[in-house]
Amino acid sequence: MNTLFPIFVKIENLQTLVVGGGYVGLEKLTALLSNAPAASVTLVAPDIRIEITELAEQHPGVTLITDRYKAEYLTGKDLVIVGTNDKAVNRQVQADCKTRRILVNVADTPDLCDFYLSSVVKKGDLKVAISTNGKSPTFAKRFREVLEEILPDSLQETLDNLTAIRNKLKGDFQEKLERLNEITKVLK
Ligand SMILES: C[C@@]1(CC(=O)O)c2cc3[nH]c(cc4nc(cc5[nH]c(cc(n2)[C@H]1CCC(=O)O)[C@@](C)(CC(=O)O)[C@@H]5CCC(=O)O)C(CC(=O)O)=C4CCC(=O)O)c(CCC(=O)O)c3CC(=O)O
Ligand SMILES: NC(=O)C1=CN([C@@H]2O[C@H](COP(=O)(O)OP(=O)(O)OC[C@H]3O[C@@H](n4cnc5c(N)ncnc54)[C@H](O)[C@@H]3O)[C@@H](O)[C@H]2O)C=CC1
Repeated sequence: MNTLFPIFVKIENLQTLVVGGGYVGLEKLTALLSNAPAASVTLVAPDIRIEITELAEQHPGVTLITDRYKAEYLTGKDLVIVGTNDKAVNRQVQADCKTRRILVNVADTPDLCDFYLSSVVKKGDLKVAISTNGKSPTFAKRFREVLEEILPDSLQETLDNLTAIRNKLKGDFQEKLERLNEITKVLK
């Protein structure tokens, strides 16, 4: 059974820590910033890839710390993503997060994750998050590509029109609901 509960997090409202500055650190930082360029993200690692340094230069919310992980870096953090090449370090970060009730993702160990990152389809304001329950991230990526291909660019116009109608509709909640369901019947 897939018991993952999907939520859309306002990541700009949180303090995020990424531990590890290799390919995985870069992938996860890119995922965060492509959704929320202004997100506050601290990344700590003794070796930090040049692409990460370049990303940090373009994103004032990103702070880089060239150091080995220490528990003190968890202070004030809400969300942690760890992807070092040292399993013992990953395990330690996870344990430290659990003690502090901080949500943690250990990129290469699904069993240690409180949450997974998803493949993300974006068309204007529409965002579709895809997960395979950890079974095949590559399938998630491919399915994202399929959805990106089939969703029309005109979708944003549809959303804008529906917002305008939604804001204009008078009446109580039930009446608005019925009217919006009626108008959007064609989408079924
Ligand atoms: C559980 C999860 C935890 C998490 O990372 O959050 C996880 C775990 C692991 N990934 C691994 C490998 C790869 N991951 C990708 C890609 C992505 N991985 C992502 C998410 C997730 N990956 C979470 C589950 C998501 C779900 O529920 O479906 C995506 C969707 C989002 C993102 O990372 O931002 C992003 C696609 C973004 C996009 O393009 O849309 C590719 C392909 C590629 O990069 O092209 C490969 C190589 C091919 C392969 O192995 O499949 C390994 C083996 C590591 C090893 O062998 O050492 C593990 C560990 C394990 O499974 O044990
Ligand atoms: N979930 C995923 O999407 C994937 C996970 N992986 C796994 O993730 C791990 C990391 O992979 P890469 O990023 O490619 O490795 P990498 O070798 O490119 O980078 C490792 C990073 O960990 C940092 N690091 C090492 N010790 C540290 C410490 N004590 N504190 C803080 N940072 C520390 C290094 O400085 C470096 O920045 C590997 O074990 C790999 O098997 C690999 C591919 C995909």
